Amino acid sequence: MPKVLISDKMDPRAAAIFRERGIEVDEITGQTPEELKAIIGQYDGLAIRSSTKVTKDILDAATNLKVIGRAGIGVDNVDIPAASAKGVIVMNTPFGNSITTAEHAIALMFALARQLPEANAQTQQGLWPKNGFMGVEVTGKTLGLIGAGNIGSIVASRALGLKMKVVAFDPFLTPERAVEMGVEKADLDTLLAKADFITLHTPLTDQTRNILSKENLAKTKKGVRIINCARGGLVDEAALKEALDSGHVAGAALDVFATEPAKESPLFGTPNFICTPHLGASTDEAQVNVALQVAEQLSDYLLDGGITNALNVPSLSAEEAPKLKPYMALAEELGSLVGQLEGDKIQGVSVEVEGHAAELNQKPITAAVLAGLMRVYSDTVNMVNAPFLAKERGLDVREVRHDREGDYQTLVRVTVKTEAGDKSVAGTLFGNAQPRLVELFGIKVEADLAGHMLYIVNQDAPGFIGRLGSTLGEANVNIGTFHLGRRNQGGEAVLLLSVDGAVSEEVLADICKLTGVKTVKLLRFA
Ligand SMILES: NC(=O)C1=CN([C@@H]2O[C@H](COP(=O)(O)OP(=O)(O)OC[C@H]3O[C@@H](n4cnc5c(N)ncnc54)[C@H](O)[C@@H]3O)[C@@H](O)[C@H]2O)C=CC1
Ligand SMILES: O=C(O)C(=O)COP(=O)(O)O
Repeated sequence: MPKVLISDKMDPRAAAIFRERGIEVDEITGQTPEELKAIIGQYDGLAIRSSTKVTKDILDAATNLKVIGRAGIGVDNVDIPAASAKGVIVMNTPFGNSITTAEHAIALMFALARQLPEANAQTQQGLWPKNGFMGVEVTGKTLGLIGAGNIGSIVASRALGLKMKVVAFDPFLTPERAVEMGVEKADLDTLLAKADFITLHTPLTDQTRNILSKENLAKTKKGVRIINCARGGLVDEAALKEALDSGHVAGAALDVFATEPAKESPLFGTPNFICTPHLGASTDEAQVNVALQVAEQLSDYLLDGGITNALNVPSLSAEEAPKLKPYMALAEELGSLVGQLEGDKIQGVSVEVEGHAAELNQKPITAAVLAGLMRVYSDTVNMVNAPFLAKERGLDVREVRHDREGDYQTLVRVTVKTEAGDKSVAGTLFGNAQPRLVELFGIKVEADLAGHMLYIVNQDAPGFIGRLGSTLGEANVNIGTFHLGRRNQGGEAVLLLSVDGAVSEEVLADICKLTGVKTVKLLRFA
């Protein structure tokens, strides 16, 4: 039974779903990295929010981990390259908390416009400060939207409803989408110059880090109000403090900080500064949404191989997964076969599908070929990290989908490019389920690839099979199945024999000495 750890505070419905679906679940929150490291090895899945930091160090200790599910959007607390290298899938729930976070940005905008937190505090102190809080209207004002993705576009629609004008800066926003959203697409400088309020909704990347730097803050309109409900690090906090102190920025509201938890900050206590402790996603509705989604996604993957909202592998729906499963087994066997036969000589790989296979999502098939192929180098390769490892090794990977009718109802062909030319193997599914090799380096040969197998290339000649049988018999090697193919009579022949165990180097050397033998190799399949 798979086992999942929930390591951040999550709606109890997440644990309930895991249990309902037959997954063992532990909920242990607030652990130090050392504590998490000590127990993570027991788990197949990890469900987190933003508090758990999944570093390379944690991943190195996560010897059974297959999938990380982020109940939320931002995954900057997960070392995704390290997870990918270890073959661990990283998923998020990209929409579950977007409305809630957009509403928090709007709430902070109003809180800034009317100085609500300070007015509330002073009123409750008995000061009745009726003349101390002159606010501004948002109607007719310009909202500068930095980042017009899921949350940004919800903020825009709410702001338009409030009769604001919205100017958006997002390099990936198309003019058509801007029209559809009812916003004016602008470059950053134009936005900075025009906006009365600026709200940030981008991930933290090398391009967005410090996007509101000291220099850019200086380009804003005097009296601008700034809201950040996206990620700490988008705004230069020291420069913001100066701009608030000088009065250039009339107010700022941060839900997120460069260092979290933010227990101290030069901004604390600054007039017209408001903050919340990363509450953007904290509503009942959003937390139920993300908890349900993350639990279903992790369960689908751990139980059926379905992949939804993964950030480091192509998606694979729970409906597709069972159809693709036998193909992925076939693809992995073909990859393993060429990997074991050609190994280091491989410079590129082409994966072709035809017949029924051409109707399926090809990415997982290609990933499975690469997993089989790369397993020659490491036991820990799987279809998640195989494409990364293949890239690291500089393998040129191509995918081809044929519409043509072939000899088989369904076929997967793997061709590897080597200095000696292209070499190709192909396989089909019998009864839509059973992988079967049908072609090996241009020779038609039908074989199940399983267990220990002997691969022999020889010159087709009478008596060879008898001599081979005697050599193996004398060495007490039992033959399970025997598959033979040849280019033409008297030409090159290929033999694939399944044997009941490993064959010693001495026996392989004896086979090599038989007349006509060109190549002998012991292969191992799952
Ligand atoms: N405070 C909180 O509790 C929460 C914060 N968030 C954060 O909100 C942010 C936005 O989330 P979504 O809208 O769902 O993401 P999204 O991926 O839908 O949108 C992000 C947008 O940023 C744009 N972008 C990327 N690089 C940019 C650049 N250099 N300049 C301008 N725009 C750029 C992208 O094109 C995209 O349209 C994320 O960082 C997420 O982690 C999300 C949920 C809750
Ligand atoms: O979804 C996100 O990106 C968030 O920042 C929400 O964070 P949280 O799950 O509330 O710790």
